[in-house]
Amino acid sequence: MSVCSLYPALRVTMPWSCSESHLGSCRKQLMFCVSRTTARRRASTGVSCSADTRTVVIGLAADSGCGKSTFMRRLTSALGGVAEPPRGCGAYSNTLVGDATTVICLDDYHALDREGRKEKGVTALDPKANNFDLMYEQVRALKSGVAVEKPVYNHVTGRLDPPELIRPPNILFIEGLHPLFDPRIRSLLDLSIYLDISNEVKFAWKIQRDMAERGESLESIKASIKARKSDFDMYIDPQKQYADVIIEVLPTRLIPDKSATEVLRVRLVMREGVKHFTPVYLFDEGSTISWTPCGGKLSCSYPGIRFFYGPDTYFSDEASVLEMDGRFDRLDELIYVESHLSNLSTKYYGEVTQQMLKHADFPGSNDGTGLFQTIVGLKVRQLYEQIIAGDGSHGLKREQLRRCLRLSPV
Ligand SMILES: Nc1ncnc2c1ncn2[C@@H]1O[C@H](COP(=O)(O)OP(=O)(O)OP(=O)(O)O)[C@@H](O)[C@H]1O
Ligand SMILES: O=C(CO)[C@H](O)[C@H](O)COP(=O)(O)O
Repeated sequence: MSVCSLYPALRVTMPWSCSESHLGSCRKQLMFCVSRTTARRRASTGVSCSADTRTVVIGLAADSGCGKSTFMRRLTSALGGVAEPPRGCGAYSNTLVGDATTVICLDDYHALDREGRKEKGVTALDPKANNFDLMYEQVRALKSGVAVEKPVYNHVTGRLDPPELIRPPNILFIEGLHPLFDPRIRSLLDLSIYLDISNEVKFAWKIQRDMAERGESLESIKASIKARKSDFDMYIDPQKQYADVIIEVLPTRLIPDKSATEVLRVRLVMREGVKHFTPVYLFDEGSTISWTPCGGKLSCSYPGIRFFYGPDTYFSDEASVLEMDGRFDRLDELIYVESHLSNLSTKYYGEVTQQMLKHADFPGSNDGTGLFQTIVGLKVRQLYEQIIAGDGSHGLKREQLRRCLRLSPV
């Protein structure tokens, strides 16, 4: 039984009873419940505190090895702060906790461990291998301001470790294979993002990581891609139809060799009419523009850089597309491109360039993947600020609750 079920008003669902090994985190959870309940009690005694705060929830979907972790590092940085695993959790936590953000990896909701999947002959991409009921319950609890005991999937052992305590952050990212799969979970998302990496690029990135960095053979990489392909097509790829923002990564069109993947063509697809998300545009909103910025202000070696902007449709919905093909020679010159883009949600002139320079060592920093991930990070910050500002009671309750929790620290 969950310790928080002692406090039904808080409605926390926990998957495990408190065994000896979970005692520490269960105790922390109990203290959290008590302090929240104290906060509620204070509400009736003059200090107005309430447990019904809300967390903004963002979903990021992509296949494995498609740059989700890299994207998350850029996002948490744009939102201010370095992300670390939660304190007190096991050595193999997949969670990143920043000042305002928490990123949870949905691999933690694998219902079948590595052995179990092998026995049943299913991949981790198959919905049968994942616990969507628990995923939904816990994301819903976090969104309504309640801490949860989340399972932890250990990628080293292939088994589930003891759960870890996750407190509701200002912004919760749920990243992984299936954040947009279950309609109940989709309904909790304030923004949904899909990273759509073409087969050629995915293959090149997998080789780069698994062969060069992890010593796997080319044959085993090919076999693993092949084994996952039909489940990817059936369960992962269709989720993009539900995304508000899609980053497509394709081979360049600037080089005649169609298999070239060292230069990328990246498209930022932004659905129209998404609440708190205004699409970025180049020069003139709604126009169709092709721009080759290479000249006195932007150094471009072969094959150069080409931008495109214009209206489009995505799964029959109206969308705007900003595209960059090619790569930057000098990142500091990105300011020239930034000055021609509008609706960037920056707080000061040059913020995109500054963010890109700050993480120049991240993969994709010299092309559209890094540029568009950075822009999406700034848009997420603005979305969060608009939600808080637009819902006065939301901001007020959160601040009140913070004060309450300070009065009775967890
Ligand atoms: N924008 C990029 N440009 C070039 N290479 C990239 C880019 N993003 C990621 N990669 C490559 O892809 C590999 C996988 O990236 P990352 O670990 O971020 O993906 P992931 O989706 O989190 O993977 P997994 O789900 O398997 O943990 C990296 O090691 C890197 O080599
Ligand atoms: O797709 C994946 C992650 O996105 C992994 O394959 C899945 O989580 C299973 O992990 P492991 O291979 O470590 O057992």
